[in-house]
Amino acid sequence: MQPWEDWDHVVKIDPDKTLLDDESVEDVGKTGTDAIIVGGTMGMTEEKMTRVIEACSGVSVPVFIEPSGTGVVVHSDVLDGYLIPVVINAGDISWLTGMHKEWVRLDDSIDWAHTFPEAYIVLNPDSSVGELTTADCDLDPDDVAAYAEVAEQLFGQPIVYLEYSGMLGEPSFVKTAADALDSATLFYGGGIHDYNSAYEMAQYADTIIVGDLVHDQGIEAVRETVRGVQDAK
Ligand SMILES: CC(C)=CCC/C(C)=C/CC/C(C)=C/CC/C(C)=C/COP(=O)(O)OP(=O)(O)O
Ligand SMILES: O=P(O)(O)OC[C@@H](O)CO
Ligand SMILES: [Mg+2]
Repeated sequence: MQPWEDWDHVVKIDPDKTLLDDESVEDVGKTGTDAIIVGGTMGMTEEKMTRVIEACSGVSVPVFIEPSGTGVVVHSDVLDGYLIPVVINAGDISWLTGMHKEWVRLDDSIDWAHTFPEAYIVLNPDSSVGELTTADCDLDPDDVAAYAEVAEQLFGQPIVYLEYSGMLGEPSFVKTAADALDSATLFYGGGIHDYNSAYEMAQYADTIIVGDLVHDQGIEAVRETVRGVQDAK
């Protein structure tokens, strides 16, 4: 069994953002979430990544890094593994293989046994990740389902990630993508901000990713989303 297969809820911590003043990553790990992912699109540096990963040393749930590029792949004993995005609806092929080729060329410490790809389908054109990768977000549910199936069946991806970063997506898109998958795990992320939004998306997605909320509202708000996810499961 792969680690993410029993994750219902994950918090993504952006090293370019801060937690609330009186909250720590250890507190985030105690919200009932199943794992912490460290990553973001804009303003990533090796130094910021390292700072957050080191702060995770006492965290009780698994900690994974999700690098946004070659220069920010930190190797640390604190990490349980590496989640490497491939953006299957990117406008530029470098987000599919080019950056990955460069990373493998330059990094001679890759721990392949703990390194896993995630097939991103980026659906918010105005998000940093949408702009950066010039993703084709003009998709209807059938397109999204077909991309999900291509990712799983043709490219052998173990994780398909519907990424609405910064906005709440369309539940019907999530349901159609879920129906198209056989055994790949469906991650949903974007705009989860309370019990109801978490409950709604967790009816269809296997794993709900909560990002900005932990930085903007803190751990009590995150706990509400954990409750929503748990009630939907
Ligand atoms: C080759 C290596 C090591 C990595 C691949 C790098 C790739 C393909 C990255 C493309 C997608 C990407 C930038 C993923 C980062 C994770 C992510 C989507 C974070 C969410 O970012 P946003 O929420 O859009 O950005 P901000 O919150 O930083 O504005
Ligand atoms: O920040 P939010 O909108 O919660 O999105 C979470 C995550 O999918 C971002 O990669
Ligand atoms: Mg974000």
